Amino acid sequence: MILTVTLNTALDITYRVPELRPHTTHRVTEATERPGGKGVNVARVLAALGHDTVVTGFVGGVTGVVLRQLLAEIAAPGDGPEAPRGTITDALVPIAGTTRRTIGVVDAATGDTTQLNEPGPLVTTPEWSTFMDVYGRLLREASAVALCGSLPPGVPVGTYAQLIREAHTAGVPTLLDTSGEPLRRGIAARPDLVKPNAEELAGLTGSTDPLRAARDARRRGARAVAASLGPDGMLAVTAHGAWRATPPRRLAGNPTGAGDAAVAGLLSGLVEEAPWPDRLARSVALSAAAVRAPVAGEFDRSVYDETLARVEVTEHPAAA
Ligand SMILES: O=P(O)(O)OC[C@@]1(O)O[C@H](CO)[C@@H](O)[C@@H]1O
Repeated sequence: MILTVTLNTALDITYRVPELRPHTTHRVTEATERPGGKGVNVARVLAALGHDTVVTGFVGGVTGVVLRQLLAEIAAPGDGPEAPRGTITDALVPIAGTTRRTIGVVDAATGDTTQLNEPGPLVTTPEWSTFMDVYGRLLREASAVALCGSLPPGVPVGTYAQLIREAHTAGVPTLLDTSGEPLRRGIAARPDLVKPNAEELAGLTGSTDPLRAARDARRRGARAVAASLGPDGMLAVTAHGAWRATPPRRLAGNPTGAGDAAVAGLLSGLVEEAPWPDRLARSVALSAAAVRAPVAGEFDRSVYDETLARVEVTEHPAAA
């Protein structure tokens, strides 16, 4: 199975409004609730692709109950075209605090999304110890682990580095998708792959040139870097070469969750030991297909198939 870790899970609420205008009252025309946090979205996309997944991290309070119920509904085998083909197993660790909500407000006039993410619950030392026991046990069954999203209060910034080291000891490849100081510290622990976006990469390295920044991130410890460049696709720099994948066209829609779909594509390629150009093509196509889906964690399968057939992958001439 593929393990996804979401230490700061979230109940994702998406509101659609006719037009978002600060300092005014809005009538919401559509509201959705989904189990969220980046690793939860990654697991949902992986399961849709046919991979068995296990979701861990922390969950608590009323929002936590709702999150788990919604996750169980999604994970339950159905027979419709949207039913997951792989399993999603809930191995979340209960805590006394309350799972956060994240609010995405979609402006129907422009299609733009404004995101409001709560900080998340405080995690106590005994809760952290319980998590580490669960994590160690799950690693024994995992073919890869994805470490995703922000850290909740009380969890030290060096935590991802610790989780990467544990995974190395267990012989499990790691993918890190976070930002800021947790990303910087995590990279120093030599994850197999990091998936920053261009902004996160620039924040880490000080360079706005993605190729230069990705190479810098490898020098800092990441074994491979796959940088998402939004509608322009993805750039990967590995020990074996550098590639750029470009989608056939820019798609308008909700970008929330597109990065998570990209992570799912990279992970599926990793466990299948697919060549890098295939991994990137898959990742870019899933990302585009997620933009066309209304909520994070879902993707439009016909956009995926159509984009996958037409993604252009070119090898970068210079050595990695
Ligand atoms: O606050 P974080 O952990 O960085 O991101 C959380 C989040 O915004 O990311 C996902 C989309 O990528 C949403 O499901 C989720 O709520």
